[in-house]
Amino acid sequence: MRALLKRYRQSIALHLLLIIFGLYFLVAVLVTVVQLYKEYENTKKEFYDEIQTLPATFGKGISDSVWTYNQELLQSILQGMYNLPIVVGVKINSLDHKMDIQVGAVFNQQNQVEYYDSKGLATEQKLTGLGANALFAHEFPIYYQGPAFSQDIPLGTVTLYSNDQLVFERVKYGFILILINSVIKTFVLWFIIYFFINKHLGKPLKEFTLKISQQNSKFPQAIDLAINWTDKNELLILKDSYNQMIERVNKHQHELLELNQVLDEKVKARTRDLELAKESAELLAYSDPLTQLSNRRAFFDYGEQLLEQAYRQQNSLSLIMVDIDNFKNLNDTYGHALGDQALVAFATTLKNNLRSTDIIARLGGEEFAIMLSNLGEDNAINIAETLRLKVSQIELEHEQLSIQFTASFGVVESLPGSSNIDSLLAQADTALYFSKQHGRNKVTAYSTIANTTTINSVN
Ligand SMILES: Nc1nc2c(ncn2[C@@H]2O[C@H](COP(=O)(O)OP(=O)(O)OP(=O)(O)O)[C@@H](O)[C@H]2O)c(=O)[nH]1
Repeated sequence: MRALLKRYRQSIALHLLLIIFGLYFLVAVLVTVVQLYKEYENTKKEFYDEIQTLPATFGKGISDSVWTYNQELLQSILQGMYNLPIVVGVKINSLDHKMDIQVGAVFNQQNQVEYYDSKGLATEQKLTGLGANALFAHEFPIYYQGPAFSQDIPLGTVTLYSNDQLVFERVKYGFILILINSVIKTFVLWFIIYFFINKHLGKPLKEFTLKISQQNSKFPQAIDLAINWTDKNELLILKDSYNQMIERVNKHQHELLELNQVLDEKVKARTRDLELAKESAELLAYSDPLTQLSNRRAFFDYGEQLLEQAYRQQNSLSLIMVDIDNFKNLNDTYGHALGDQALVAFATTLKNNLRSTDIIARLGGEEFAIMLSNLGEDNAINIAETLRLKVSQIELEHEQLSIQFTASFGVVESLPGSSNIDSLLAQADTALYFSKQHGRNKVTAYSTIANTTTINSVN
C-alpha cells in the first residue's frame, strides 16, 4: 500500500488521472443521482396513474358487495387489490359503517399508519410487506347504480394506499446498473489512459531524469530519449533545449578552461619572475657585486650556522682573515680599475683553491675572510700558505707591465663551545695584524702569538 502511495506521489500520469477521473466519477455520480430522481418522479406518477385506473376495474364489484352486505366478496376483492404490486393498503368506509374494512397499511383518523391482515384484523407491520412510512393515498366514492333507482346511491368511499418505497424499489435496480456501469467505465478508461500517458509522458520523463542524474557534472553530454515520435512534441522540444543548453555550457566551460590555462601560465611566469627577482635580491643582499663572493652579512649568517654545526658535531673549524698588501699603493699607482681587477683575480684564486663547503667572503675593501669547516689549525695554516703562494703568482697586465701583489693572512682555530664569530674574527684580525707588522705576505696563526699579544696587552 505504501509502495503504491509512493508510486502515486511520484507519477505525473497517476496524479493527473486521479484528478481527471476523480472529477469524472463525481460528475457521473451526480448525473446518475439526478437521473434517478427523475426516474423516481416518473415512476411515482406512473403509480398514481395506475391507481387512478383501479376504481374503474374494482369499483363495480366493491359497490355491489357493499350494497348486498356481502362481506366475503368484499374481502376477496380487497385481497385482489392488495395483491397488486403498486398497492400497500385498501380501506373501505361505508356510510352505515357496517361494511368498513381495511387491508394492509392504512391511515387511521389521527393520520397514523395502522396494519391489517387479509381478513381486516389489526396486525403487526410485517404483514403489510414493504414499509409504509411514506404512504400516499387515493380516495374514490362508491355508488350503487341499480335499475330500480333513477339516481346513484352513495355507499361510501374506497381509499387506496401506495408507498414511496415501492417506487424506489422499482428504480433502484436501474440506478445500481447505471452506477456499476459508471464505475466500470471510469476504471477501464482510467487504466487505458494511464497506460498511454505513462508510455508517452511518464516513462520518457523518467528516462530523461535518470539520464540527467547520470551526467558527468564536469563534461555533460547531449541526451537522447527513446521516443518513437516523428513530430516534435513538448518533451522532444524540452530535450532539444536541454541539449542546446549543455552545448552552450560545454562551450563556455571550454572557454573557461582555455582562459584558466592562459591565466595559469601567466601566474606561473609571474611566479618565476618573482622567484628570480627574489633570488637576485637575495644574491644582492648576500653577495659582493664585484667579486661575486659572499658579503659581510652573508658571512655572519652562514658563519654562525657553521659554528653551531661544528659545536654540535664536536668538529674543528678554522677562520682565515686575508688582506691584500699595500692595496692603496696599487690603486694609487695603477688606478682604481686595476685595483678592481686585482680584487676579482684575488677572489677567483681563493675560490679555485678552496672547497665549495668553505665560506669565502669579502668583508669590505681589500679585506676577506674564509671559514673552513672540519679543519684544525695546522691544516688551515697549510691552506693559508697555499693561498698566499697562489696570490703572489697572480699577474695583472697593465700597459704592457705585469703587475703582481701579495696578501697577509691571520689563522685561528675555533675551540668548541668557547667561540663566536666576533671573537674569532678579532683573533684572526690580531694574527693578520701580526703578519702585516712582520713584513706582510705572511701567514700567522693566532695560537703562536696569543701569549705575546696577551703579555703586550698587559704591558
Ligand atoms: N680599487 C678598489 N679599491 C678599493 C676598494 N675598496 C677599498 N679600496 C681601497 O683599498 C685601499 C685600502 O688601503 P689601506 O686600508 O690603507 O690598506 P693598504 O694600502 O692595503 O695597506 P696595508 O693593509 O697596511 O697593507 C684604499 O685605498 C681604498 O680606497 C674597491 O672596491 N676597489
